[in-house]
Amino acid sequence: MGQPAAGNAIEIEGLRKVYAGDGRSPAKEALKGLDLTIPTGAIFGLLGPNGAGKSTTINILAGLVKKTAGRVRIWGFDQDRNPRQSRAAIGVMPQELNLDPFFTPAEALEVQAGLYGVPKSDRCTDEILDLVGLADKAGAYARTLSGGMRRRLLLAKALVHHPQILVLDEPTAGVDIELRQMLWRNVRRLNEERGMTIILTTHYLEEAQEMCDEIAIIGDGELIARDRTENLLARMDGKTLVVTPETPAGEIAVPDGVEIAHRPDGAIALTYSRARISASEVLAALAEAGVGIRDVRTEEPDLEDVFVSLTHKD
Ligand SMILES: Nc1ncnc2c1ncn2[C@@H]1O[C@H](COP(=O)(O)OP(=O)(O)OP(=O)(O)O)[C@@H](O)[C@H]1O
Repeated sequence: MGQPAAGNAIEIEGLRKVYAGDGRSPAKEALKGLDLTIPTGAIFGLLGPNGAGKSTTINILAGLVKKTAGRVRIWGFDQDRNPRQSRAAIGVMPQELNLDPFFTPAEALEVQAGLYGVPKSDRCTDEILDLVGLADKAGAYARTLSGGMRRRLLLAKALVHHPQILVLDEPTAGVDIELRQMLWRNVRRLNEERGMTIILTTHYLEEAQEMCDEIAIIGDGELIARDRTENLLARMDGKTLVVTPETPAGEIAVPDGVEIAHRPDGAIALTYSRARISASEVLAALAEAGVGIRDVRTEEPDLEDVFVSLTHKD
């Protein structure tokens, strides 16, 4: 399959999902008309606080949850009109470790390939197991695999039908650093070498900042922000100068718009808006107060600051 016409791997328009209520809980509108496009070839982060609707969105893309209204196009195929093609274009690594304990990794991949109708000649079980570092476990029962190995097997399963789009739902939650780095190396390779579009959700904002070219932040079923990662970071105009004084500093009068905080290690943190005040004005205020400066460094805002400012407006 070539590129989708619009250059977008995913196009979501007016997506709504209402989970029906039951005797105990009322109906819940988890998505309130979400519009979102994800460009082909991106590593795209879908972020949001708990309950924002990330899993619902991903599960609709994966065909696991039925949408209430709206339109979803996957690789140019309308999910309702071309269900088979749209399903074939996407592979999903789920959050839960739902593996059959009696299959070996090699068998699990063969079964998955069968479910997707991949002809025997197009199957590359060994190559995929090698890619995720499970070649030496090809014949071991899934129940004997460690948690990390099971996650890698889930990634392998998502790849058997050669999808153009790979979706990773919280792939590194509760995973040690070594495995996390391995997963990311593999994902980067799939993106760079095969041009695979990657969509991921994560609670680790540092990870999203490092991995994702573009990010959408959703909150309460609606899109709050969507931009290239560097543009999102640039929205935070705040900057912090951290000054280590020669001798412990007392009261310091700072210009309007500068927030001052004394850190436990004796450093003074001065946060200000770059648009309103310059670093030299901030430092001049310290000189005026007779504070000698032993060391000074800056702290840039990170995705965490952007996330907090966008999702905690109220
Ligand atoms: N099967 C369901 N039945 C009823 N309500 C549901 C169901 N699944 C999710 N919800 C509700 O829909 C809302 C969105 O949930 P969703 O799991 O999509 O959020 P999320 O952004 O993935 O959250 P998290 O970060 O906690 O995984 C929540 O209020 C949740 O309680």
